[in-house]
Amino acid sequence: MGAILRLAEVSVAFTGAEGIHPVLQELDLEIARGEWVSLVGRNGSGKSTLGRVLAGLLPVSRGTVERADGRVQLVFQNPDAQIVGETVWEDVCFGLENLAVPPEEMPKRVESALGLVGLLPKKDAEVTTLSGGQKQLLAVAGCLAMEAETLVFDEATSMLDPESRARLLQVAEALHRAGRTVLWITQWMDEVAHAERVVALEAGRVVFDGTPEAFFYDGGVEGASDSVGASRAEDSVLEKRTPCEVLGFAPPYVVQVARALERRGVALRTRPLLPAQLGAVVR
Ligand SMILES: Nc1ncnc2c1ncn2[C@@H]1O[C@H](COP(=O)(O)OP(=O)(O)OP(=O)(O)O)[C@@H](O)[C@H]1O
Repeated sequence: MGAILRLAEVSVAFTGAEGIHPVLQELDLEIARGEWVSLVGRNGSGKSTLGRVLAGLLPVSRGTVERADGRVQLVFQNPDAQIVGETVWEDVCFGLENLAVPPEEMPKRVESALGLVGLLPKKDAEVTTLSGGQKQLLAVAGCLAMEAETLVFDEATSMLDPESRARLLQVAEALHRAGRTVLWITQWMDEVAHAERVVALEAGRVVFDGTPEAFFYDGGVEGASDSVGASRAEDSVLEKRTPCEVLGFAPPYVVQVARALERRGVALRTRPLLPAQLGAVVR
C-alpha cells in the first residue's frame, strides 16, 4: 500500500496582533491509500489546520505536502457550512459545475453519489427540509460526486444526534470498505475505536501514532495479572496512564470495563474496543 498523502517537516503559523503563532510544527506524516486514520488532540492542538492542509485549502509556511493522486475533500463540523444548492440534487451538481464537469456526465455522477449515502429518495427535497445528519450525508455525496479519493471528516458528527452520528459513521465505514481513505478528526473516543490507526496532536506536533489498542491500553494495565491483589494493581494503574489519558480524554466505556476487569485480575485474551468485542472476550 503506497502513501496517498505525505507531509514532510510541515509547519503552519498564523500572524496575529501578538506576533507569529505556530500551529503545526515540523510535522511528518504519511497516510497510506485505503487507511482509516483517527486524528485526535485537545482543542487548539492543530487538527482542523492539519485537515485543511491535507485538503489543499491552506498553504503551509514550511515543508512539503505530496498527494499521490485523487482529490481530498473535507466534510466540516457545521452541516450548513458547505451547502449551496436549493435542492439536494442541485447542491451536488453545484460542486461539479465548479469542476467544469460536462453537463451530460453530471446526472450519472450525482445519482451514484446520492445512492452511496442513501439520499437518492430525497433527491428533489429542498435542503432546508433536511436534518443535520442528512445535510452531512449530502456533504459527503458532494465529495463523492467530485470523485474524492480521500475524505477528511472534521468533527463532522459533533453537531448531530446519536442516531445521525451512527448513520454518518456507517456510511463512512462503507466508503472505507470500498477503498476510500478516511481521515476522521474527532474528540469522541468512541469513534476512535473504529479506526485502524490513531494519530494524536499536541501543540501542533504528533505525540502518538499507533493502533487504537495501543492508544487505549498501552502503559495502563501494568500489574493486571498481579496475584498480590487488586489494591496494589490499582496503584500501579494509577501511575501508568495510557496515551489516551495523558491527552486528557476519557476512554470509551468498553475500554473502561475491560481495564477494570484486568485490575481485578481477570486476564483478557484481547484488548476490546467495541461492545461486540468486549462481549466476545468476556464470554
Ligand atoms: N485562520 C487563523 N488565524 C489565526 N489563528 C488560527 C487560524 N486558524 C486556527 N488558528 C489557531 O490555530 C490553533 C489551532 O487551531 P485548530 O482549529 O487547527 O485546532 P483544533 O485542534 O482543530 O481545535 P478544535 O478542536 O477546537 O477545533 C488555535 O490556537 C487557533 O486559534
